[in-house]
Amino acid sequence: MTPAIETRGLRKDYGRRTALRGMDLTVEPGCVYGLVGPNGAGKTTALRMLLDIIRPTSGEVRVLGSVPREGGPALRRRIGYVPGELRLDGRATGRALLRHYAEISGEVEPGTVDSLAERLDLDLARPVRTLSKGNKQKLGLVQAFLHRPELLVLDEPTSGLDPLVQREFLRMVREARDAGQTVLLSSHVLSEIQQSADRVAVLSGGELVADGSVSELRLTAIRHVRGQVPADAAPGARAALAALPEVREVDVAESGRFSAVLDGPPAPLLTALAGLGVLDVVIEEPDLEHSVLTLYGRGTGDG
Ligand SMILES: Nc1ncnc2c1ncn2[C@@H]1O[C@H](COP(=O)(O)OP(=O)(O)OP(=O)(O)O)[C@@H](O)[C@H]1O
Repeated sequence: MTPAIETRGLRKDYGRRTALRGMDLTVEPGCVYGLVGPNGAGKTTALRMLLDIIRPTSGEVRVLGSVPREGGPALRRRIGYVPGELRLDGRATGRALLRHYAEISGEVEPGTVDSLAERLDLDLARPVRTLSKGNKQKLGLVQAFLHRPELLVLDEPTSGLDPLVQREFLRMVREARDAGQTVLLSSHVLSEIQQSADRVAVLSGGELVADGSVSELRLTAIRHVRGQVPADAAPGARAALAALPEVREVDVAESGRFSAVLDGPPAPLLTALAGLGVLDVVIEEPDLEHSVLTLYGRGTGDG
């Protein structure tokens, strides 16, 4: 089967700065593929080359079997795209704008616009320029999903959306996959990748440093922990936490406030904290930037 996306040695230089250093990526049709990485890793650069918004410095890229530069409007119609920085302005209402997109895209089933807008809680009657950032983002999502494209390329699609809308959006992504569409989703938020992606590639400093399933990559293994033990238990907490091999960067204040990094299962830490009479504990969602740096030891593309 022809891959939905295939890149070989894809490279992009902006003057003397290299944003992407030779990316080899294969996305099979009918899956949700997550592209994760810290800010500046090169995600937006990679996605823009798929859409022929920018051209590679070197390397090869094929999207739905075609070279983006040669595919023209016919290829573009088979793709739904949400850009990272969506700029929407003007007096036109959301509905008018979507009508315009629908004319360009070709076939749109009747009722699709209204049902997508309803799912995302988007008011189509308002002029685009009066919409909040989150509502503009919703309009961008509706525009991408509208014509049920074979391939959805979504650059940080949930930025600015509230949690309920995010959840509905992730449902739309899974439905698209179930209907046979392919989705490439970039994000620096692990939880949304975890909830939707079948496979993930990690981009760091312009290079693909790993790919696999979310759990295989251990991206979710590293978490920040913070909390409070009674002040008189602080010295004991320092010793007990430092003795646990899966707990690092332990910091316990005299007040009993503590923070640490957990790289492994939480049970030994929770047992130790319970023994210290812990008053409060929060285990936070893994921080992608920290996880990538810890696991792969590379910086971001910036600097
Ligand atoms: N037009 C440009 N001119 C010069 N440098 C650029 C340009 N666009 C991006 N870069 C640089 O290329 C690198 C990769 O940027 P890119 O936007 O692709 O990263 P990203 O992973 O999408 O990050 P973010 O999540 O912050 O958008 C960064 O160092 C960025 O500063």
